[in-house]
Amino acid sequence: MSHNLEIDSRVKFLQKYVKQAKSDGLILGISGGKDSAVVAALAKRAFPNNVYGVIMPCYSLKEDVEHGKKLCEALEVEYEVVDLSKSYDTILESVKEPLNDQAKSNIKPRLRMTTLYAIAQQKNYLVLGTGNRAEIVLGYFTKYGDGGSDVNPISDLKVHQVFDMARELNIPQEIINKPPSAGLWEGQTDEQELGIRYSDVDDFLDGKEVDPKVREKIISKYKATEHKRQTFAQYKDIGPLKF
Ligand SMILES: Nc1ncnc2c1ncn2[C@@H]1O[C@H](COP(=O)(O)OP(=O)(O)OC[C@H]2O[C@@H]([n+]3cccc(C(=O)O)c3)[C@H](O)[C@@H]2O)[C@@H](O)[C@H]1O
Ligand SMILES: Nc1ncnc2c1ncn2[C@@H]1O[C@H](COP(=O)(O)OP(=O)(O)OP(=O)(O)O)[C@@H](O)[C@H]1O
Ligand SMILES: [Mg+2]
Repeated sequence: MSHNLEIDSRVKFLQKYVKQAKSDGLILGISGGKDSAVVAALAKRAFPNNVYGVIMPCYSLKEDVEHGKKLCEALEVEYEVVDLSKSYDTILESVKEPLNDQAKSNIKPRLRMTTLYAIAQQKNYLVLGTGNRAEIVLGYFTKYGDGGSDVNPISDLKVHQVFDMARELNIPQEIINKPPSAGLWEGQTDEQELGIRYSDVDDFLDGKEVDPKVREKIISKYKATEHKRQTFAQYKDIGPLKF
């Protein structure tokens, strides 16, 4: 493997950013997926005693919760489990308007964001974002849900680079083996919902040739989601997309 993933400078970036913010550490949602696993491992290197993981099932797969626990135990990251199913139900019951499936499912990441910011403020920690470059370019995240964070050390990484980093950081194999999923409904996978393969997005971002229809799809999602890319601290500013 000959990739320079700049692990040490990402760790330093987090240390510097937290210090500048006069904060005491970092908190993140642990989903049992690869992005939060990699970010947790970087945060643990940056702050061995001041990283807090929150596993927040909301009618989620038991397996994902188990993977989240396994990750925190392997990394020796302190964590708690906050079940958001009741809060989710309360919102659905309290809103007069019947909500469509998309509206319902986006409540889950927003409840996670609310929970993280509450604990973060109590602890004087900053909230970590976990979006990778492909997700950010496609706008494949919930606005003010998982998109709401203070500092993100992997926003410049393409999906294959996140997988490389996961291997480099010894993330448990069962987490690496799972197809990327937002986990908002049973059987959801990113590639299926998007109708685009991450390998094509990575190729596109590398300036390689991709099927013209796929290219159009990527550009169209990028344009339609411009509003979601609010500023957050980034290791490298990914700048405007050139095409
Ligand atoms: N032009 C515009 N200017 C300003 N604001 C605009 C807008 N168009 C929509 N909006 C606002 O944005 C809202 C729609 O955006 P949003 O609420 O994000 O909702 P939306 O983009 O419809 O859904 C989020 C997508 O991200 C996926 N996701 C979510 C969470 C995690 C992950 C993951 O990978 O783990 C993926 C999820 O599966 C879904 O496909 C609208 O309801 C409206 O309020
Ligand atoms: N059940 C959950 N508990 C806690 N945090 C969650 C949960 N589901 C999602 N999140 C948070 O939302 C982020 C966005 O989800 P996303 O699916 O993009 O990342 P991932 O699950 O870490 O990796 P992958 O893309 O491979 O599934 C996660 O990284 C995590 O911080
Ligand atoms: Mg996931």
